[in-house]
Amino acid sequence: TGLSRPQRILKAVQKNAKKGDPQSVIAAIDHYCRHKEWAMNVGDDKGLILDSVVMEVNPSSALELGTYCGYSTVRIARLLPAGSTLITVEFNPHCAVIARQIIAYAGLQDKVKLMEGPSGDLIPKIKEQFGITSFDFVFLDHWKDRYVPDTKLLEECGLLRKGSVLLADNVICPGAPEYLEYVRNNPRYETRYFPSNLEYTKVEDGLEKSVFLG
Ligand SMILES: O=C(NCCO)c1cc(-c2ccc(F)cc2)cc(O)c1O
Ligand SMILES: [Mg+2]
Repeated sequence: TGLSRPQRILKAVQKNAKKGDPQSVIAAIDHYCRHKEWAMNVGDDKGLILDSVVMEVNPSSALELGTYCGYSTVRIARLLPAGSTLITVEFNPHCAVIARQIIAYAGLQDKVKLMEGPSGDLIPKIKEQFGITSFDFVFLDHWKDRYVPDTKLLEECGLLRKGSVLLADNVICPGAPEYLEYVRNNPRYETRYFPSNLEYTKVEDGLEKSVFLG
């Protein structure tokens, strides 16, 4: 069966991007996934919204749930101030292997810590393992039925503080209806929807930005 889709994405990066140049890594993945084969990266349209929220928050500590091939990991890490850390959690070991190589190709390995395993198991270990008190920014992009339980877990573990910003991908497609219900009807969140489209398509999708009020 040859190479997997993540392996083909890595090959496209190695062929078309410049080592140490995150923007060229992003462009290479977007070009490949728009013209050769679709893949579930946040993509260029929603990526611009992600960039603007990351720049607004300017996080010292950031968490990503759902690394996949590392496309959004690179998008976020390239914008982080020196000395900041992005922790990214990936369940699928094969994706983790590819993501580590794409993150390193972009030259961002010093800003990124990739944790392999189920988010529900790893979130409670973050404080002790990395000495992080709370996250300024969280990007939710993993299994859509894990958005609510993991948000509750972040609250319970004291990993959110007054003003922490959560940004959730795919709230329309594939959809995260329980998550929208949770943050929109919860007095502890100030939430707003950013309309866009499913990566590399005309299908409607969007990002939900939610500020934890403490
Ligand atoms: O499952 C997803 N992520 C967690 C796995 O790591 C995911 C899926 C899709 C998607 C897939 C199939 C389709 F037909 C439409 C959308 C899109 C995304 O952006 C995603 O993040
Ligand atoms: Mg997504």
